[in-house]
Amino acid sequence: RVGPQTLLDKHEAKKEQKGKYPYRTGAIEEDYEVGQDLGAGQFAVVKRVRHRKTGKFYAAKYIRKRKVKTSRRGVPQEEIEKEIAVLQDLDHPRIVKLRESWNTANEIILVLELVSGGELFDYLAEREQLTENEAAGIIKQVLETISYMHELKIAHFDLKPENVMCLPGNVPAGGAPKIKLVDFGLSQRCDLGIEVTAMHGTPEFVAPEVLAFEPIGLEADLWSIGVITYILLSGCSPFQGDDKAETFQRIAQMDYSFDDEDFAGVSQDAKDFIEMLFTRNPLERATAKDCLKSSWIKRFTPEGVAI
Ligand SMILES: COc1cc(-c2ccc3ncc(-c4cccc([C@@H](O)NCCN(C)C)c4)n3n2)ccc1O
Repeated sequence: RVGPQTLLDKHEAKKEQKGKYPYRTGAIEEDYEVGQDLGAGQFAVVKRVRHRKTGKFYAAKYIRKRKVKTSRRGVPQEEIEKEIAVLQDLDHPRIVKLRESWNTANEIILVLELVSGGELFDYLAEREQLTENEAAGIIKQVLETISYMHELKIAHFDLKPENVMCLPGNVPAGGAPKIKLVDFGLSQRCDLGIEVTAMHGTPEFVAPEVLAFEPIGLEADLWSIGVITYILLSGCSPFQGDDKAETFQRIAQMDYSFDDEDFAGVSQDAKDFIEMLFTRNPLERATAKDCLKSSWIKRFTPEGVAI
């Protein structure tokens, strides 16, 4: 094809050059001092580690390998390598960089760029809810990152406040912290024609097409961004029920509202933005690029709003 190389063309060209991913072997302790646990999931724990030669700190994600196909413990190696492949392919300031991976007897260890400002989940917990400018500043960064990923036809598929990490440092009053996305364990390429149906994700944040076992694509990320925006502005989760079944039912029925008390003082622009994302038909749902042009996002001022 003649003409300027698109981001996708460059991405495809880079992929051609890449061989099989080279693991480090031996004991990670040879190269790194292993420090405190930063967080843990079902089959993984993230620890802070310090590179002995340079003194630099990193986040090491220890993922337990599934040894036997029929076992329910651990993660199959090919699934872990999907996350490695996605992390290798992505190059963006708001996405954590993969430095290297180690293959040991029981685990695969991803050594990743450390993000030490904590999860957005905790940032929000300390503030109950955010001003519209703070929320728009965060969502704008998520949209810019997802817009980049979607140009490469890669979906995150597990967007939630726990997977948005904040960088340390002062935040201008009324502004927003700088963020980076983490946890690409469910990420998938979504080229046209590839049916991605079975998916897990986190109940509160999954799109209705996931629950209906319809083919899912990049649009599912935009639904999740709608849920995150609703939570940042109100402190409440739009579809959360007493249990998973009730949550799923509320999503399938699009059963949500803008409660007057929870949304007191929240602009119509903000509600219109959320409604653009809570669109049942994925093909009619706003894309990341549509959202970046919305008046609610364009209103954001980095230096915060004069109080
Ligand atoms: C947990 O999975 C990943 C974490 C990371 C990552 C990268 C840099 C980094 N700096 C700090 C942290 C960090 C700090 C506290 C908790 C966690 C993590 O356990 N919780 C976030 C995701 N969670 C919902 C599993 C991660 N991380 N986590 C990257 C890819 C992953 O698949």
